[in-house]
Amino acid sequence: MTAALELEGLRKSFGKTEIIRGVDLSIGKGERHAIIGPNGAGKSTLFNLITGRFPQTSGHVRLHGHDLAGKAPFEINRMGLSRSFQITNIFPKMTVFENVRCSLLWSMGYKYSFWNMVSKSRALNEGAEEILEQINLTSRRDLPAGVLSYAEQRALEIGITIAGGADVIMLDEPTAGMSNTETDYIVGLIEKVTEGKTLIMVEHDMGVVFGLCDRISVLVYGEIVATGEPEAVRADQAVQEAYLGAALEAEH
Ligand SMILES: Nc1ncnc2c1ncn2[C@@H]1O[C@H](COP(=O)(O)OP(=O)(O)OP(=O)(O)O)[C@@H](O)[C@H]1O
Repeated sequence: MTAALELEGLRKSFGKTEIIRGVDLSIGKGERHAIIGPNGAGKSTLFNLITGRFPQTSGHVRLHGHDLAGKAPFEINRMGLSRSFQITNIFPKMTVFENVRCSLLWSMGYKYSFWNMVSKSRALNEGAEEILEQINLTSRRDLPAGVLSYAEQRALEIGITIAGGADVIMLDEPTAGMSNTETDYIVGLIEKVTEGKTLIMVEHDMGVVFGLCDRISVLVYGEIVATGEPEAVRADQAVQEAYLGAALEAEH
């Protein structure tokens, strides 16, 4: 079966510094996969290579078997891959509903100048309402997005990420800066909205990673030092030494 996402010999240098140093990884359809690793390991860079934000120095990224070389981020998005960012990426003055509708519109390939023409489109509105339901923000639909709580804004961002119907969802630190209660809330939401989809997430909270993901890859200094099911990764000696021991200790 073709993998949802496949990385082969992926490398990225900035100037003379090699940041991603030969990554091979295959993520299956419907898998929930976490990429963990210490600060500066190259996790965000890897995300940026996969989503077409940075061109790779060498190697391949394949989405459902199609090589993404030379594709712009919006083209990759239309091929079914959608990402969120570490920093919340919403339009604060637009309403919650408009934020979702706007991302739906974009994913359908309309230009923003057609906004008024299609604003009455029933399918579009119904689609946006459905997403608001899924992210539990129906009661907030007419508020400017900027007045939502931090956790609600992150939920909205997840809604925007899934709005186009992408089947590969990439989330960059979705629970960063959250309390335990907020984290539980967002994890439940991620579980719900990614049901049946492929999820790839960068996450520092080990509780989230071990609870949510089918497999984990540990990136250290631009290389994957281990990939496997949570318990195998947790027990891996190299991972303990390189990263996890310190991260788990830090949690206690
Ligand atoms: N555009 C760039 N130009 C030069 N160096 C960069 C660029 N982007 C990232 N780097 C460097 O690449 C390295 C990896 O950064 P990256 O942000 O990918 O790590 P990370 O694992 O996501 O870290 P964190 O967990 O802190 O977010 C860092 O040393 C960073 O300074």
